[in-house]
Amino acid sequence: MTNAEQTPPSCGLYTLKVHAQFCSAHALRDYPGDCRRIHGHNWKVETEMTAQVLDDIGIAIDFKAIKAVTRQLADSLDHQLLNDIEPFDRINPTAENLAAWFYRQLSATLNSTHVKVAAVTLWETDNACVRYSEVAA
Ligand SMILES: Nc1nc2c(c(=O)[nH]1)N=C([C@H](O)[C@H](O)COP(=O)(O)OP(=O)(O)OP(=O)(O)O)CN2
Ligand SMILES: [Zn+2]
Repeated sequence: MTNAEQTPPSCGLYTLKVHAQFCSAHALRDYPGDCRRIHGHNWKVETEMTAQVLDDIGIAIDFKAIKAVTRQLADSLDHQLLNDIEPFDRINPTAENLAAWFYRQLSATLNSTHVKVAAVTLWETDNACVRYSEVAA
């Protein structure tokens, strides 16, 4: 029996989350304080994807697929001075701008008819994060 046959239709929403980490430095241009000087963070990124439909084995999208793309993007920033690399050589490498960059890159690769990137949360420190989405919360 397939998952679709076992599970009655519902309007339930599945939210899948994966995490990745990277270490990089940044300097906030025009910041009125010490964060305008180069300093580093151990960043953490969380990708959230939502789906209402599961496949025959009860999966919305394989966690491995979400992790692979999230890790690939995180790796591209790892051990970099963010101000040196595109697009953060033009836009300030704030947590907000990084979260939106991850969201758009992930969406371009992972979105499909039934599964979409819903939000990206980027932790700059253990105590401060930004959650970015382009859909109503
Ligand atoms: N909205 C934002 N505010 C700040 C950002 C940001 O990206 N978006 N970034 C910074 C700096 O990058 C800074 O490194 C972070 O500072 P803070 O969170 O204050 O971290 P501290 O470890 O210095 O924490 P304290 O509690 O102030 O000791 C600043 N703001
Ligand atoms: Zn910082």
